[in-house]
Amino acid sequence: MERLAPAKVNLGLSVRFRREDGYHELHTLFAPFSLADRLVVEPVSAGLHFQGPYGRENLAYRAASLYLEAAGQPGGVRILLEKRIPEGAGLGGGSSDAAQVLLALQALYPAEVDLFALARTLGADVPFFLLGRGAEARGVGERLKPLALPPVPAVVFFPGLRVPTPLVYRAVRPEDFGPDLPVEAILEALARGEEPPYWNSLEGPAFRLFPELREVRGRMRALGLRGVLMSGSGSAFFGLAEGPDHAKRAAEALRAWGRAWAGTLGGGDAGSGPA
Ligand SMILES: C[C@](O)(CO)[C@H](O)COP(=O)(O)OP(=O)(O)OC[C@H]1O[C@@H](n2ccc(N)nc2=O)[C@H](O)[C@@H]1O
Ligand SMILES: Nc1ncnc2c1ncn2[C@@H]1O[C@H](COP(=O)(O)OP(=O)(O)OP(=O)(O)O)[C@@H](O)[C@H]1O
Repeated sequence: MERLAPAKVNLGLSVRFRREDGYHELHTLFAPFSLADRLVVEPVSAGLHFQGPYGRENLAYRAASLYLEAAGQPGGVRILLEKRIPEGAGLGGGSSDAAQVLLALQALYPAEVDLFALARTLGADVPFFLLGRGAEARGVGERLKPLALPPVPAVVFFPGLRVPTPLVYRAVRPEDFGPDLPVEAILEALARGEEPPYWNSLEGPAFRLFPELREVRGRMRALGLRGVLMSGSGSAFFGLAEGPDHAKRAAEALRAWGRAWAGTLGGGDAGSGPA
């Protein structure tokens, strides 16, 4: 069984406050983006055979191990993971891989297993990737409300700096906290091709840690991209294009500074599922 594990971007991310458990309470809009990792998941008689980076530390491996244990070891599995989404980019690649492994194993070995509970233990972004569509999220990202997002041509740019998520959260200060995002106004602006009134509270801490990231927005805006924002904890940024051709031209120009992808965010065809 072949499956695609799409990247995500955060169409706005507001850190509301710091919780007692050290995590940060968020209000964010998740959108799938058409850049995707490729997975092959096949049943075998026994054992967990994994081919891909990070070995047993890989979130995809850990997801498989958790599911098989929760399902009572119904059989074995062979997983092949081809990475295309850069790591440490704020694009949720590892989380998406993990979600696709959970979905694939549930299809291969159906069992009374709470996938959302397993997903939450793997990472804050994993539950979203089980949904396979846009979502409004609260909590640490596990309280999800599906969202109808228009398909928007967009560019994702990765300047090549790998940012560990915990480092950015540790650098958050109270002045970075924000109110709830204006969800309706953001959706209307997206549908009209206007600049959405969103922000990312993690830009402040990420820019303090890595000042070179301050230059990225200007570069992307100069190419005519709108609504340019850092995704998650960075260092990838995304920007909205006027159409697929504009997205391709802008991505091409951005490749002078890093990696860039033209694609679609939101919509129905950027979601997860069999390839
Ligand atoms: C930046 C985002 O990608 C936005 O969608 C997520 O908030 C991060 O999701 P993730 O990478 O799945 O995060 P996890 O692997 O669960 O957490 C990594 C670390 O980030 C910090 N963390 C994460 C999420 C959150 N809401 N508050 C936090 O303070 C915690 O120190 C945690 O130990
Ligand atoms: N399948 C995987 N793909 C990518 N990274 C993985 C995977 N499994 C474990 N990791 C570890 O997680 C780190 C980054 O994870 P990921 O690709 O989710 O990026 P991210 O920037 O943390 O995304 P986000 O902040 O949006 O969750 C890697 O550096 C690696 O150590």
